[in-house]
Amino acid sequence: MFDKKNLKAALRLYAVTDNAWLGERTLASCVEEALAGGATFVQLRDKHAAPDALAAEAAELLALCRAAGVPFVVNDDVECALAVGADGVHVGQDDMACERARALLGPDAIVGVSTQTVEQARAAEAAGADYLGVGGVRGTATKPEAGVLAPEEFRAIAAAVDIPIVAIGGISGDTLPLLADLNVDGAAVVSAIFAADDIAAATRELSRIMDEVLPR
Ligand SMILES: Cc1ncc(COP(=O)(O)OP(=O)(O)O)c(N)n1
Ligand SMILES: Cc1nc(C(=O)O)sc1CCOP(=O)(O)O
Ligand SMILES: [Mg+2]
Repeated sequence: MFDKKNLKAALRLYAVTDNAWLGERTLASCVEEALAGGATFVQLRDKHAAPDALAAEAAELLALCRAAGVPFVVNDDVECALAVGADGVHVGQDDMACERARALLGPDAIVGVSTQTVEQARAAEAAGADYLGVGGVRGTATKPEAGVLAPEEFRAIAAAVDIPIVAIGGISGDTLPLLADLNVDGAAVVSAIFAADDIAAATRELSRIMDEVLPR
């Protein structure tokens, strides 16, 4: 299990998987490339997999992340996270409640919660969330229905809680510099990593830009 005292640093470059961009590649090879390029956190996000297939993907990615010393969480599916022994889950406002996920997974697991408002952020922290996913930074074809927050909204959420925050939505090399003014701790990225032909190089470049935007 990942040691949560290192969580804030681990959220820096958070890779969220997307099978839409696999082409001839396997999910495992794509995640291996992201890890080689410097991804510091991995979330398995597969909204279409049947439970058995999701568990198989999760077991494979967990092994890769363990070998790299990087935390691994499952999107939405707490049962899957429990079954494979993942480091935790990421749940949104329409998913299993944070309290219930925490009760099922225990105190050592990572529970991340998506929030778009100060009220939701405070509620998630009180319910035992370890970090917040806040977005979007920009609109994104990966999740067209996701809203976009103003910089003041990010800053208000950051000021309202003591847990770390990862920004999400429309983050690429071009938009990553926007994070400098948002008071967040990291960037969660889907397409700018997994849609790349060279995932390792794309991740490395995001990591390089991140070092300029949010110096360690
Ligand atoms: C790090 C991170 N932040 C936000 C989300 C979005 O979660 P949610 O609102 O539950 O939407 P889906 O991802 O389930 O479509 C996330 N996955 N990761
Ligand atoms: C999964 C998800 N959640 C979002 C939110 O705003 O809560 S945006 C998003 C998708 C982010 O994809 P990309 O990095 O390709 O823009
Ligand atoms: Mg969800």
